[in-house]
Amino acid sequence: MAYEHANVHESHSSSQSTCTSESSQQHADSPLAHDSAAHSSPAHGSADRFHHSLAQIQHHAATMLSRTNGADDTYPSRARVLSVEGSDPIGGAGTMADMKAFTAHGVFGYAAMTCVCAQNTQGVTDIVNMEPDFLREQLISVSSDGIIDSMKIGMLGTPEIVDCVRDWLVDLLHDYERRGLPRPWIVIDPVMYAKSGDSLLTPEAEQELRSILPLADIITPNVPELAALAHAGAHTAAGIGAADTASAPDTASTPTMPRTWDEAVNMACVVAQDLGVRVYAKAGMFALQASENHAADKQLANSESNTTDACEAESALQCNDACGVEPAMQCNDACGAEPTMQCNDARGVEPVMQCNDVLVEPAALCSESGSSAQAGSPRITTLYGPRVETVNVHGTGDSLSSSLAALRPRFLDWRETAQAAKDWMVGAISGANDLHVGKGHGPIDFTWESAPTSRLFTDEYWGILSQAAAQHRDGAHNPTATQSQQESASHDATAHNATSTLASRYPAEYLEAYVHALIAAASEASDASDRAFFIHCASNVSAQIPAAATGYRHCAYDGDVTHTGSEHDGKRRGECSGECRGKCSGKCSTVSDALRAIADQHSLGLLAAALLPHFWIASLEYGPTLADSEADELSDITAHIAQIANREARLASHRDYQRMIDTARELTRLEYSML
Ligand SMILES: Nc1ncnc2c1ncn2[C@@H]1O[C@H](COP(=O)(O)OP(=O)(O)O)[C@@H](O)[C@H]1O
Ligand SMILES: Cc1ncc(COP(=O)(O)OP(=O)(O)O)c(N)n1
Repeated sequence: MAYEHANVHESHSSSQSTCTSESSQQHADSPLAHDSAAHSSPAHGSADRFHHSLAQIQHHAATMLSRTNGADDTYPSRARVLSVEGSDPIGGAGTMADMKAFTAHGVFGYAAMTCVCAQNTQGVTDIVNMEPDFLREQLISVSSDGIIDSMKIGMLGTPEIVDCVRDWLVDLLHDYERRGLPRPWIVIDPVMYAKSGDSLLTPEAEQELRSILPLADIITPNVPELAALAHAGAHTAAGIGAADTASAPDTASTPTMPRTWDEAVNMACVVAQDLGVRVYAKAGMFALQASENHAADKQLANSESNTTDACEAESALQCNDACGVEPAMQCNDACGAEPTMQCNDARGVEPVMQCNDVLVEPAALCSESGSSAQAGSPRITTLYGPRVETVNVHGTGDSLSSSLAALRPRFLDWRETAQAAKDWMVGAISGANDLHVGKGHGPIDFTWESAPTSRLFTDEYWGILSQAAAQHRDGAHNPTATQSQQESASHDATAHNATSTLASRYPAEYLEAYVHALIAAASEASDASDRAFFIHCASNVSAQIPAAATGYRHCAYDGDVTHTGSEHDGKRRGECSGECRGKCSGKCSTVSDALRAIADQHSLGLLAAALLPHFWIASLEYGPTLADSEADELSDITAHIAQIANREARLASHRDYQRMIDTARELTRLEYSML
């Protein structure tokens, strides 16, 4: 549960804090203040250490209760969250990503668009920025009508657009304060570059962007953006661009990319202290480099080229993709001559397995800072998450920032929110490879957690089944097939005449396991006709058990030369005098165990997926040898279970659908291994 993130660890940076208690008091008095003042609980004693303290819970509840629309006092069923973003017609980033993430998190989404982009998974080809007046009109349309509980601000593009959004935001915060409304939570993604390497912010707008960032509760730079912010901060502090933020940036020097994740975290501390905002630093660039290096390594292994060639051939593109700025430098810094090793180095311990982000909170914004914080130091929380082996990460940054905005109302503080958003991202990125959208860096699966799949279960299963059937036939007729396969196949061909019954094909113990699974399916079914159907099947299979108990001998089928089961005591094939009749061999026990484990999960979908292979395979493989009535009954049962599996799959989340497919695949493999 999100309230107990055992993996949220904290440490404190040795960097000097720039936030004094005086400045935080000024923040607290202003509607432009951060959420430490506007959202956190009132001061209380040592119980502060427990960030789930009653005071915090009460404060949160009071805040949420005051978020009514003014027309009545009813608590809104969903938080209302605004996205200020540009578009992405391929649907993976920008406004489209935000809306999908909002819906996935169960909040109501508003959207004002800063620009319209011609982009896809391969890059950005054109951008039409909104006229600032028209953008303001959009923002006013939303904010004059609906309450905004939380917001995410993303691509701003030009200095004029930055100014427009900042001015509207300042007005909104004053207006909310005047009306006694709680300050909305504000997440700003300082979007500068797309993964394709395309720039999404004009150079002049980079300095201007800094003027809006202090209004945020949290900002979410990726590694190149962090480098740019740290660089610009250093130059602003030195006087460059400080007097006139719209003046041309210092082009003589360019941001230095961090070579390691630790360097990136240090940059995040500098930026957090400098701007006085929380920084959620995203590590995706290092993960993408590892995935691209992995893909390049695989390509290399296939082509048997030498490593130098591979690095040279792929590096410019990879590093452009991953970082955006100064590709040649980045390639040297981030990838180096031995990319995989370099990325290992960059990620620290077991880096390739993990893709951890960090949340850096300036001391003044840590509500319980008196407890464990070193005075003045920012608090660093590692947000753990596994690295997903994929290059399909278009829109990950957008989705992370919109998730933070959407999830914040549901959690008590930013640390919990950040870990929840991170956890959700891992699921969404894990589903990315299955989407098959676009030719470049594909988007993530926003609906991984809840939305049903749009595929027909039997379509995908038929592919699995026909492949297994073909492999089985190849194995049986292949001269290189194992001796046991051939013996098994030849026995099969001679031992069963046309019109034999199914009972002699299966051990009694195995049929018992199917009876158990069919009864379990009956008890999971909510539909009376499904219940009756499964009970009918169970009694049908059960009726075959006595015949199976005397007719089936597994030593003739499972291909083992020497049986070690107690009923054989090490006898060799041919020496068996029937001790094993009706008993399960190793493979059959695996099927029985699998069925029992699935029955224990109480899911009709999984049970249907587990039952289907047995009946469908029996129909395919034995149907022609059975009496017509038995063959007809078998295909009726198969069709009925297939219908139920399709219906359950339609209702299942993508994750549950995948579990059904995995279950059916495994049972198919096991069933064929027994034939
Ligand atoms: N391959 C990956 N495996 C796991 N998490 C990833 C991977 N790539 C990106 N992420 C996560 O996605 C989120 C967005 O990060 P990132 O891709 O760096 O942002 P951006 O899209 O702005 O460059 C972060 O939480 C990051 O850890
Ligand atoms: C309209 C728009 N806004 C932001 C981005 C950047 O998206 P991000 O999540 O950082 O991921 P990539 O697109 O870079 O993969 C964008 N592309 N478009």
